[in-house]
Amino acid sequence: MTIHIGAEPGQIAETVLMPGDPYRAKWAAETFLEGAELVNEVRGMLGFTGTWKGHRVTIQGSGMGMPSLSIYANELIRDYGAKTLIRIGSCGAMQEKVAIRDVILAMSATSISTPSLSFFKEVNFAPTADFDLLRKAWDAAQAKGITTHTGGIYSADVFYAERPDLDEVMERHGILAVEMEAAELYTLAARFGVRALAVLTVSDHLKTHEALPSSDREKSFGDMVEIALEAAFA
Ligand SMILES: Nc1nc2c(nc(Br)n2[C@@H]2O[C@H](CO)[C@@H](O)[C@H]2O)c(=O)[nH]1
Repeated sequence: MTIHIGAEPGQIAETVLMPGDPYRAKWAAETFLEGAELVNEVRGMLGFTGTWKGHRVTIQGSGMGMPSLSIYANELIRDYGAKTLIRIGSCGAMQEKVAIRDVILAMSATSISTPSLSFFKEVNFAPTADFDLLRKAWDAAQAKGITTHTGGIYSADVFYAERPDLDEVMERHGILAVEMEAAELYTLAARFGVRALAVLTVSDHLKTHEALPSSDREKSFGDMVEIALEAAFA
């Protein structure tokens, strides 16, 4: 076990799906995995390991924000040997062409700061998804007939933003959506030589102010889990 994950050695699979919400980890494990067992409940950040079509998979909550995700991703990679980490989450759309329920595959993740900022000093690192995972996720989403956008997203530090000028700059440069975790996940994947991808469903829209009804959230979240699993094992 580590400081923040109570799993025993070997209880975490090499492939890890990371929703922000631990209760979504529970739902996804119960819905998609065979033989799912609870392997972490430290601080209520639930993690489960089971199999999907014979492949071992762990679904571990990351919490909200890059500092939280950074703790779990570091320990999953460094202490448990995770090799593929796929964030399955939701985001706020920043472009008119992106609609509620669409899926976004984050090719890159821009940020103002990340937990790695002090590490890089003057280097302006470009956090980027693993191309093979991205390509396979795209294929899986197309096969499901889901409207999918691939491009840059913005990983923010705050949900209640006070900088509308930032949104304008991001939108002007084609940023598709905002969330709060992917940039650090991609940075850690590059640092430790593992694969990472963020598959996001659009649950709110910063331009139209629409929001995904809670009744629809489960269906769209399920599509994301399937896209992530197919990308990981295709
Ligand atoms: N900053 C930000 N985060 C968002 C937004 N919409 C969503 Br869903 N999120 C994500 O949802 C959580 C906040 O509700 C965070 O973990 C973010 O990744 C948004 O409009 N802004």
